[in-house]
Amino acid sequence: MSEPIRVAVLGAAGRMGSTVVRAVQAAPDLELVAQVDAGGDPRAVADAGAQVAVDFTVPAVTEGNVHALVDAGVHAVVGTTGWTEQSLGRVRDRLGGAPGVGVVVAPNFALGAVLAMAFARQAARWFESAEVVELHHPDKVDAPSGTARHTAQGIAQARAAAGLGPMPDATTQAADGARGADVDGVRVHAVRLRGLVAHEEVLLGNPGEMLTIRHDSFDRVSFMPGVLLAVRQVLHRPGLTVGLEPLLDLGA
Ligand SMILES: NC(=O)C1=CN([C@@H]2O[C@H](COP(=O)(O)OP(=O)(O)OC[C@H]3O[C@@H](n4cnc5c(N)ncnc54)[C@H](OP(=O)(O)O)[C@@H]3O)[C@@H](O)[C@H]2O)C=CC1
Ligand SMILES: O=C(O)C1=N[C@H](C(=O)O)C[C@H](O)C1
Repeated sequence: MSEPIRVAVLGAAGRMGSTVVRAVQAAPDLELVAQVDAGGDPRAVADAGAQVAVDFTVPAVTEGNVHALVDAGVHAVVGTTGWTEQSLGRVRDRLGGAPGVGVVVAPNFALGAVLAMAFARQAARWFESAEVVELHHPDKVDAPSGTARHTAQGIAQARAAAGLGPMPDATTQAADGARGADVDGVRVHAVRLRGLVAHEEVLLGNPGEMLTIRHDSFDRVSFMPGVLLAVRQVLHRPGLTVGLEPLLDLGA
């Protein structure tokens, strides 16, 4: 058997980070060599000889972490949310100076969630209306979720490619937030409720019918197959990959 892949985890004490630590420790082809949390020294990642670092921290620090990893020649698998076209562009630029280094940034590593997004994108051009409802635990700091943003962007791109215009909506009077957030013309609604983990519904409507695409993560173990897949593949994917779709052969 070949040498195990040396893996570090950033945000190791968090809800996701601690789950990733256990998943890496349980995988025979991976070796956990460093764990860093808030207040820890990120240089520990390179010092420990990590080949891949997994980042599940907080939106405010993740971009800086990725730049430091790229500069150190460490591949990165990033699940933290809060990425924008601008911050992704800065990572692309940084990678220009680090040939061979790979970064995978994915808003959701649950295979079912990635498939749900792909199905929503596929269905979008056939419906007049589409809205996204995401439902999460109340300890989540960002809204709408990265997954919901990615879903809405996919729907918007599919609608634009099909030549569809704005969705029907006669609302002229609404209380603040009543119609949710506008993500590229798609309305996104965020629910925060104790007991939930991570859930999403895509509602697609036509006269006389509605298609609902729903995904539920009941436990954070649901994200682990996607995280481990990315850890194994990022070594062979130089440059920036956004979303898990290309790793699952589902297109961009
Ligand atoms: N892509 C995906 O599939 C998924 C993505 N997520 C995303 O992952 C992120 C983390 O979620 P979750 O685990 O629930 O959040 P948590 O708050 O439980 O975990 C974040 C951890 O990062 C730590 N941290 C803060 N700053 C740093 C730093 N500079 N260096 C290292 N660690 C740091 C925090 O420490 P402290 O608490 O002491 O500040 C905390 O332990 C969120 O953005 C969430 O949306 C979540 C689930 C799945
Ligand atoms: O914070 C979470 O919990 C999650 N965050 C990600 C997101 O914002 O989309 C992924 C998943 O929904 C869980």
